[in-house]
Amino acid sequence: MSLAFSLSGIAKRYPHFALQDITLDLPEGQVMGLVGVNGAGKTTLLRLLTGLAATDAGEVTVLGHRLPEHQVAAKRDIGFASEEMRLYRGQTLRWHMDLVRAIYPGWDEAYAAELIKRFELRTEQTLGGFSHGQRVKALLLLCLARRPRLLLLDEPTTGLDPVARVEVLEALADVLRDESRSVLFSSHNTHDVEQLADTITFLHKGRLVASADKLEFIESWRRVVCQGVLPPGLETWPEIASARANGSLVEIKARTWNDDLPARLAASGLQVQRTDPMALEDIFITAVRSGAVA
Ligand SMILES: Nc1ncnc2c1ncn2[C@@H]1O[C@H](COP(=O)(O)OP(=O)(O)OP(=O)(O)O)[C@@H](O)[C@H]1O
Repeated sequence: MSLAFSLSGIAKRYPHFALQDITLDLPEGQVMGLVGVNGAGKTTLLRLLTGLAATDAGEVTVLGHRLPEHQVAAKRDIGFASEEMRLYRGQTLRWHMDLVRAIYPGWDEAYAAELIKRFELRTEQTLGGFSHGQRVKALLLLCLARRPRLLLLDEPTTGLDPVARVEVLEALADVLRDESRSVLFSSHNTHDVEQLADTITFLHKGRLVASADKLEFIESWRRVVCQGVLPPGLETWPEIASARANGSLVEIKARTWNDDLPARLAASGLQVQRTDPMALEDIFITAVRSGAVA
């Protein structure tokens, strides 16, 4: 299995923040959603993969190329879309498209035309006059039409109105149908991640909290409602992320649900009344609060 990227033992330190112990792989053709709150380190991680920032420790390999030594080769096949990327306010979208096409031989003009139509962008308008949503779409267009093998998207849907958000998500879903393309996209929005990703990675305070196949991951978490008295020490069970009592009801969030858990809970005096699947958002909040580290 070839890897779109591989991070091994990564550390990146800033004066008030450190990304630490990051070991993470993305197999080619997979879509990974990187979820974290403000300041979790998502952008820093993406910048390490693009070679825009250098690691303090660990190894970064992108599409088979080691960084920083083989950065030039790696960058040819990476498409990075981030708010921080410079668009020239005084130049038109057409000017930007011509610039990118001149640099990247993979530029697909027919696909660019399709995206212009879908996003309802005007190629002769200068970017200074674009709304925020139009700028995000223009950036995505410039990135997607290059047909890069690895797409790195930093919060592609943040700040978009609901209609623009759906348009961007649909465009991404189309891109993702091409199974040779690999994508890492960061988001605060667990709904977007749940919709698009094959693999979910949670990052919190610079550390990996979890990284797993989306379906298996969601399947492994359960909200369990029990009747009885909260037994002391329940939170220390490895499969239990949180437990709290409300009168005679006890709500448990289990990170690794298994069939013998009800019997073990019964042995500690709790009667399981129901078990429910959990939404990714609830899983994320519970995982972050319980401080589980992958
Ligand atoms: N060049 C830098 N110099 C100093 N500190 C930095 C630098 N880049 C990032 N940081 C710090 O690293 C931390 C993580 O920032 P980062 O932008 O990676 O988080 P994020 O998860 O992308 O957040 P957000 O969702 O708000 O964009 C922040 O505390 C930020 O201030």
